[in-house]
Formats: sequence, C-alpha cells, structure tokens
Amino acid sequence: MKFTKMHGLGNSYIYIDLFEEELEEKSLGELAVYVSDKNRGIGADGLILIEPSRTEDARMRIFNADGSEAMTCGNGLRCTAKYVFEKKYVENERFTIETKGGTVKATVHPDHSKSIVDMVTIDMGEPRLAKKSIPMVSGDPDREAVREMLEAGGTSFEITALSMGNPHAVLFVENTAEAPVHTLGPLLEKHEVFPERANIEFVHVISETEMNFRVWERGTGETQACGTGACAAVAAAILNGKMQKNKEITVHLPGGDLFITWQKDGHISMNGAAETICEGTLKNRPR
Ligand SMILES: N[C@H](CCC[C@H](N)C(=O)O)C(=O)O
Repeated sequence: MKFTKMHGLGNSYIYIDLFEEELEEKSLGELAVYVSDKNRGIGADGLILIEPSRTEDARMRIFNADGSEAMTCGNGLRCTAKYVFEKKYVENERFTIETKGGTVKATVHPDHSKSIVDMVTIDMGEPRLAKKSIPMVSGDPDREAVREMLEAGGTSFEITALSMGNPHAVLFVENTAEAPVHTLGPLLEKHEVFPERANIEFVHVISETEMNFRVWERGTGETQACGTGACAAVAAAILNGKMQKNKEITVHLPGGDLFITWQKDGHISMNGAAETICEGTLKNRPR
C-alpha cells in the first residue's frame, strides 16, 4: 500500500490516498498505531486518510498515534490541501475539505515555476465556545469556558477551553520552555471534565500580535506543532482580552510559525507551511 509522509511545522502524519487505495474501516486505529511507531512502523504523529467526499472536493480523516480518531487537524488540512492540488484532484487554488469536525475552505499558494505548494491558508470556521460543544462537563453547558478553574494533581489551574472541531484547553504561562507540558498535560488531557479528552496548550503572550506556544496533544503527547491548537490559543487570548480580533497573530510553535487571524466574520484563518517528506510502500500490515 502506497503512503506519503508530510509535515506541517514538524507535525508529521502518514497519509494514505483513498482516491487510489482501499482500507477496511475496522483496522484503521490499529494501522494508525503501526505506522506512527518509529521502530516497528514508519514514524509520525498519526495517520491521515485523504478520500473522496460526496459533498466537498475532498475528505480528510485523522487518527492519533494511540489509534483514537480525532475530528480534525489543522496541520493535516494544510498538507491534505497541498496533496490534492498537486495530484490535480482539484482544478482551482480554492476548494473545500470535509472533516468530522466540519467543512473548511482551503486556499493553496502554488509556486508556479515548480507548480508545487509550500504555503496553504485554511479558513478553519468559527471556534465553538459553549461547554457542551467542546465537550466539557462542568457547570452550565451553554456557557463559555473562559477562565475556568480546574483541579489537577492537588493544584488549581485557570484554563480557557473551546473547540475547533476538536477539544482544546489553553493555559497562559510566563515561560513556555519551563511549562509542565509532560506532567500537567496528560493530567488535563484525561481530566474528567473532558469526556472525549482534550488537547492542552501552554501559551506565553509576548505582545498583541505574538505568542510562544507548546502543546500536549490528545492521543499523541507533545508534538512540534498543532494547527487547531494554535487557532484555539489565539481565540483564548482574545477571549481573555490579551489580543484583538482582526489582527494577524504570529504563533511561535516549537516546529515553526503559524499566522492566525480571528476575523470579523467570526471565522479563524490559519496560514502556514506544508511539506512532503517522502513517498513509500507499506510492505506489511500490523500483526
Ligand atoms: N496536530 C493536529 C491536531 C490533532 C488533534 C488530535 N490530537 C486530537 O485528538 O484532537 C493539528 O495540527 O491540529
């Protein structure tokens, strides 16, 4: 079975093109664990399927390294957009991609001399703020989760939680390099208030247009970048009065920079790189 390994700012996935390949639904989680394993498989943060859609130009599904299926993936969407444009599955530079977390609009910026795509903009749609849509089970389900106190490991933490189609909880810290990503991250990921678990972001707001960012991803652990997480972090900073809408925010992730704007139409726009690492053939399947 053919695969392509691509990354968005070091957040890499193994992509399988279901316009050309066939996979059994029941083995997808197991396949995600297998291909993500750097010793016995290929090595990545998870598995992404690129497939035809009945209503949109393409469909993307994402599975974390632990085999759990997520609703959407920002870095994965940029790489999927790059792939479907370069494979000429779409004619225009603007097209739509369906995900379980909602349909997004992609705009690729090809380098015409090489007709390849290095940069992609995704309209990620509106953040979902009500607790019931995250989902988060604490207090009034119709209220937003801004500056909520959560108890973990005997200490209380202030978080702002929201959904970008997948669940996120954002903490503001003074120094991301010293943030408890690997200790507090897993505790909050699996906190009882998040029935579907959550991605946990640690953010230092440097100025009105710049932030440092690290993430503990649901089902994968710390990654080099998280597109949906960067969108959630910018929305949380704006909800907390630390930044403003309609301004392009530079998010410094360990793997590189993303450019995020919470636009006046309510949609969050994410612009960033998408790169192909290699193509290959998977010789055998998980045993
Ligand atoms: N890396 C992805 C997020 C994966 C989210 C996944 N860990 C989940 O369970 O929601 C991104 O660029 O948005």
